[in-house]
Amino acid sequence: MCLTLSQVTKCYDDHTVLNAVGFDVAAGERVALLGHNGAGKSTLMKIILGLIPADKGTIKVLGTEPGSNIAKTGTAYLPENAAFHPALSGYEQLCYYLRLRGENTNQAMPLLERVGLAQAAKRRIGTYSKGMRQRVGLAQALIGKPRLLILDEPTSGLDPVSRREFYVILDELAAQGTAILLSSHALTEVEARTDRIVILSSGVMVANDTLASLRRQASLPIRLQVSASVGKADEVASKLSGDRRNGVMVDLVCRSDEKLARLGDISALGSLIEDVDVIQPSLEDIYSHFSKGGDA
Ligand SMILES: Nc1ncnc2c1ncn2[C@@H]1O[C@H](COP(=O)(O)OP(=O)(O)OP(=O)(O)O)[C@@H](O)[C@H]1O
Repeated sequence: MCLTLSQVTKCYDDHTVLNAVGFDVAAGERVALLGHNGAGKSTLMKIILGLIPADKGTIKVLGTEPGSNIAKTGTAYLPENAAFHPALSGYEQLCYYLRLRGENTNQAMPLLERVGLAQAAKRRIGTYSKGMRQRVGLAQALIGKPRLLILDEPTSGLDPVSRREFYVILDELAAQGTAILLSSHALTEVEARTDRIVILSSGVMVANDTLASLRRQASLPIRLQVSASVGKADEVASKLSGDRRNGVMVDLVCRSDEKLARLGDISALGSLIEDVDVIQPSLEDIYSHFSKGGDA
């Protein structure tokens, strides 16, 4: 395991902001840390990075204590709004970080190429877009080939193309064995791009599993969206006991284990039906279920 947390608890004055939180991140695994504002995500990251101590619990980063030399050398962190010197070029900024880490500056261009900034390497960072600045941050985080990458809302403020490109780089890193823990409020993007989801709610871990498994545990209703043939929506709605949504659409809601039987009912209506779509609960539905106290 690259990261192991057990019973991690942190209080500020008499306020418990993390309460017995425990989960692991294995090599090559991409774990999303979700939670409302103030849920404790950044506090947990600061503890993992060794910036603040936990009050209770065990934290192992690359098998050692947070803040140890092994942990610091093998872990990289990208804060939400990484700040860089606007007068420096991307290349100069990266050379500066490489020198700070005691690394050879000849790695600067390969790292900038890795994050797609080779063309803009000699331009001042002050002229970069937000997406480009995030890439500088990612290049900085990749110095020394980290085994654990901690990313605090890394894609906030990025456009959809930049987000997708950012995740492609993360996928490559994970494929090479880097463990990734990233916090996000963008549920739909982590839905497709992470292996496991941890949800914090007021400092308590309320879920820790794959999306498929959380979906099963939540057993939220599935929606079947039926398109009726022209002029047949009322008849279809009545025969299926569904809700007519407009001139042609009829909505049915059922449990997961009823889905096949309901699809059979729909198909039995033959030419009355044009089409049917099965709408699974989204990560937002699942997130909301667990955040409101559904069983983890
Ligand atoms: N230094 C501090 N002193 C007192 N309370 C703090 C301190 N740092 C954080 N908190 C409190 O701890 C709780 C968790 O904060 P944290 O920043 O970890 O949440 P978060 O999940 O990262 O939120 P966001 O999504 O808004 O970034 C909040 O109630 C916050 O006010």
